[in-house]
Amino acid sequence: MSCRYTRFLKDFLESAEENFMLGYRVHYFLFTDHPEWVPNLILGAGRQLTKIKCPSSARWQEITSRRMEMIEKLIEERLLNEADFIFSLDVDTKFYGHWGAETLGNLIAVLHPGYFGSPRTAFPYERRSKSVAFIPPEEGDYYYGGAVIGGRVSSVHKLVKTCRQQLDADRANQIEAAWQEESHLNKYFLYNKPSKVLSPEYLWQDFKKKTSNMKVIRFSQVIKNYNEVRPNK
Ligand SMILES: CC(=O)N[C@H]1[C@@H](OP(=O)(O)OP(=O)(O)OC[C@H]2O[C@@H](n3ccc(=O)[nH]c3=O)[C@H](O)[C@@H]2O)O[C@H](CO)[C@H](O)[C@@H]1O
Ligand SMILES: [Mn+2]
Repeated sequence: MSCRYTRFLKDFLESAEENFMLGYRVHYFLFTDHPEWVPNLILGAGRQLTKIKCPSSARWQEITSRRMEMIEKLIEERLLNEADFIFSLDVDTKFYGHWGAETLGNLIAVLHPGYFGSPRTAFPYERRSKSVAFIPPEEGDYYYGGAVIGGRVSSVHKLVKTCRQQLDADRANQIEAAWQEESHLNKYFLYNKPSKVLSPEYLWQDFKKKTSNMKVIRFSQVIKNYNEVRPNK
């Protein structure tokens, strides 16, 4: 997370403390270029937070993409021995409802709230064959959101490592996929099917009106002014 995204942290953490994995041991790892800006919160019993300093970047595309290698490293250095499950979550978000053990599984994806119910031809997959994230028009199951990735630590390790390698290959070829790491994630899920697909209850967007088939919104992207929070267009 870059400095101007720290404004989202307080609501994210406070709402996670009320809704996310209550009754389990939870260790938050926060990647930030400004650890000193992370608010001090008192966490519930069995819950802890570790800040990890990461480099700043002048491009938001780079900041969001680099999460794959940061998670890869974190898993290799610590989590393989420390944790059973991991979730990677966007920080510009808020929990509004219960998120518990029903979300656990080997490999977890979530339907992107903007594209569920849309035909495959409308999915914003990478369509240029020069990118490793390329998906041909007749392929693809769903369009998954990049804001939530989860599962068993070893399965997520395989995912983030593969996506990091794909991002490196694209970088060497001077191509950036349409939706950065989200495009590579969608490519990964084409060949490595998630064992559980969460509904958009688990990844909504505050600006979207709740649709009648949505019983409860549990986690949602808050409204943000892109020009204000991102370092570039
Ligand atoms: C609903 C959903 O799945 N949204 C995806 C989407 O839009 P979003 O508009 O949600 O992207 P975003 O701006 O939230 O960026 C993703 C994350 O990267 C970090 N960040 C990003 C920019 C920046 O200047 N500083 C910073 O710290 C931050 O942790 C943020 O939560 O596209 C992104 C990739 O393009 C990610 O795949 C998001 O998960
Ligand atoms: Mn986001």
